[in-house]
Amino acid sequence: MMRKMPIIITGGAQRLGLACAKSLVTQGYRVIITYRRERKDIAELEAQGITCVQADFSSSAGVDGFIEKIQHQYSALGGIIHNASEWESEESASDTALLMEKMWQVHVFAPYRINLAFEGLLCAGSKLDGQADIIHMTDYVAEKGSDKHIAYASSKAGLANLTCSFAKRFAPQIKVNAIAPSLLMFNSGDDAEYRSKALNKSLLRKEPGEQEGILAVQYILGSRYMTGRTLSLDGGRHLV
Ligand SMILES: NC(=O)C1=CN([C@@H]2O[C@H](COP(=O)(O)OP(=O)(O)OC[C@H]3O[C@@H](n4cnc5c(N)ncnc54)[C@H](OP(=O)(O)O)[C@@H]3O)[C@@H](O)[C@H]2O)C=CC1
Ligand SMILES: Nc1nc2c(c(=O)[nH]1)N=C([C@H](O)[C@@H](O)CO)CN2
Repeated sequence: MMRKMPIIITGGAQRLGLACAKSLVTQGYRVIITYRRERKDIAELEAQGITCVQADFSSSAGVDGFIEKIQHQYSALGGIIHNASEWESEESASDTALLMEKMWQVHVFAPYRINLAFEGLLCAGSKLDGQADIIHMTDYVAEKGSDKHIAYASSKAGLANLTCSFAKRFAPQIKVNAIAPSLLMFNSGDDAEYRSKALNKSLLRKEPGEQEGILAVQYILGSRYMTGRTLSLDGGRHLV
């Protein structure tokens, strides 16, 4: 059954979040994205029917400001996809204490505060649409760790754990699930050596692109009976 209540995608102005937003709008969903830095194509996204809300989750005030904006404008939500994320390594950080804080702020504190704040809006959406969804975009390394992205991996593990807790707290009105990709799409600065090494980490040795993430989101939104679970999009990496 098509969801009539709006679905929020955080960090939805580029890459996976944007691809999901465009796909859901094309399917007839009402979509709200958050974006952090100003972009020239925001007007174009609005013209395509995507509601764009500026939000920076790097501070508690930024998270609270976003919550207030949404609570003021909407009386019900069909879902929220916590996609906003920074992928930073210890090597790139001048201060690893600040890095850990930053990773936990965007990947755990923000989803935690937003989920608690939007419970009523999501329950109202569930009454109108028959169900509502929270999806956490985690990462393969939440389970396996990462020697180069320690703080990032730990915060994604925290987000993965929120999936279990909120699934228990919000059932049966709201489903809460996670999607854990390993490699979906490279970044423009990834050189040939890095790309080759990353591709060889999985059995299928491919860069699947945003479509793999879109399919996972579609499955979860269409499911009537999955909650507290994680869809792993990792090309068989766990068997290498
Ligand atoms: N790409 C991949 O191969 C993989 C992705 N994932 C996960 O999938 C999701 C999507 O990945 P991808 O599309 O590459 O993500 P990106 O790295 O492109 O980041 C998505 C967006 O998050 C926003 N963001 C970052 N920090 C904040 C913040 N503090 N407040 C508000 N917005 C913020 C960024 O905004 P701005 O541009 O303004 O800085 C950016 O546009 C992420 O959660 C990622 O961890 C997991 C494994 C593999
Ligand atoms: N927020 C982000 N998280 C992650 C990204 C990214 O670009 N942004 N990329 C990865 C890599 O694909 C990695 O999984 C393999 O190179 C992980 N997380």
